[in-house]
Amino acid sequence: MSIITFVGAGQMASALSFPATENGHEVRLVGTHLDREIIETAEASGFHPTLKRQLPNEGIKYYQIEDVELALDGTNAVLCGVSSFGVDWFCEKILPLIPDSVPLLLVTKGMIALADGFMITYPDYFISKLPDGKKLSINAIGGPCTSYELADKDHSAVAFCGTDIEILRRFKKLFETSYYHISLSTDVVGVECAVALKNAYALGVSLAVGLAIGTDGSGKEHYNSQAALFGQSVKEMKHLLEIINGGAENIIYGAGDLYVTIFGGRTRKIGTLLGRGFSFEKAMGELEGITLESIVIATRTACCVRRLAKRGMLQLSDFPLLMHVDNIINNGAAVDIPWTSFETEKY
Ligand SMILES: NC(=O)C1=CN([C@@H]2O[C@H](COP(=O)(O)OP(=O)(O)OC[C@H]3O[C@@H](n4cnc5c(N)ncnc54)[C@H](OP(=O)(O)O)[C@@H]3O)[C@@H](O)[C@H]2O)C=CC1
Ligand SMILES: O=C(CO)COP(=O)(O)O
Repeated sequence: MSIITFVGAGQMASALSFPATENGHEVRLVGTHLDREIIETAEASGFHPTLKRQLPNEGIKYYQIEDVELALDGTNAVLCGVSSFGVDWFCEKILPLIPDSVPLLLVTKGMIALADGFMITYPDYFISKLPDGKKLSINAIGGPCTSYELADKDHSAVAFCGTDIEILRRFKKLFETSYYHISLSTDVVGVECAVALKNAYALGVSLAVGLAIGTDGSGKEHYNSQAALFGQSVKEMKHLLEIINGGAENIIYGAGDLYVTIFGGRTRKIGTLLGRGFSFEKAMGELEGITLESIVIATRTACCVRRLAKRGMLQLSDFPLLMHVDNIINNGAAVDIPWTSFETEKY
């Protein structure tokens, strides 16, 4: 039996308590300062209010953030459960508390845009934030897996990535079950960027859902247009993966994650409202309180692409869908899918 301390009691970290406890491990679920109610409710009734599922009856101990050091005492591994919005908080408050011998696994998906146009993965960002002299093994989870379906034990296939394959194998042993399938990869840049990119493109594909439903909401969902945008997304993602030197096989995680996010992710909600003609501000207002990481990641990705184009490392015309998504989010553009710019000639 191992002890795994989860810091951040959001939907995804909490869903991972199912495979971990099923494997006989002790999960110490620590809420951030923003998760106070989640911890109170789950401790009292076992019900997770945002995951909307009953958490496992046995094997979980609940902690408020004041008791994080107690929760880290004697732990064998740490899971970081915050979203992109909590990354700096985690780096500042939690990283210094984790003993060097205890490996860390991030559920957080996304990346940081650097001033030179390059992207830095969250594991590398976390490493750059370690206090002087501190060494930690920082790993991450990528791939298609919605939290509530993991909690319902639907088959999910993900990738754990990090630089040390032995540590990844240890993590796999902690979490793998008959329904949670884990591939391992030391291509951190490839896995992490593939799944970060899907955030931007899932929004792009969901525009087609909203366009078909229409402004009054009476239309019927269409699939041709979604499939066309899905194909264009994969093309742009694949091209970006090449530019950042991520392995081509990572498109499997990116495209899988794109699929599940279009059908079951929160990103679909914002893309659909924008496609129906809501202004960006109105759509965000409608979805207040929902974690919408895709907005931040789409903005960062577009920012990197624009900077790389300025340096002559790519052509903006190769990323028409990403540029359109960015223009909708950040420049007030109306939805007007640039269909003809997706057409190609091969001879
Ligand atoms: N949900 C899903 O299906 C999946 C999610 N992921 C990834 O997992 C990560 C977490 O997502 P998910 O669990 O769904 O999100 P939630 O919104 O449910 O949880 C996010 C966690 O981060 C905390 N947080 C947010 N902002 C801050 C902040 N400023 N400072 C400190 N903590 C903060 C949250 O607090 P609060 O309670 O206020 O939100 C909560 O603990 C994301 O990066 C997401 O992409 C990956 C696969 C699937
Ligand atoms: O990453 C996800 C599924 O793999 C969930 O995406 P959302 O953040 O859009 O809910």
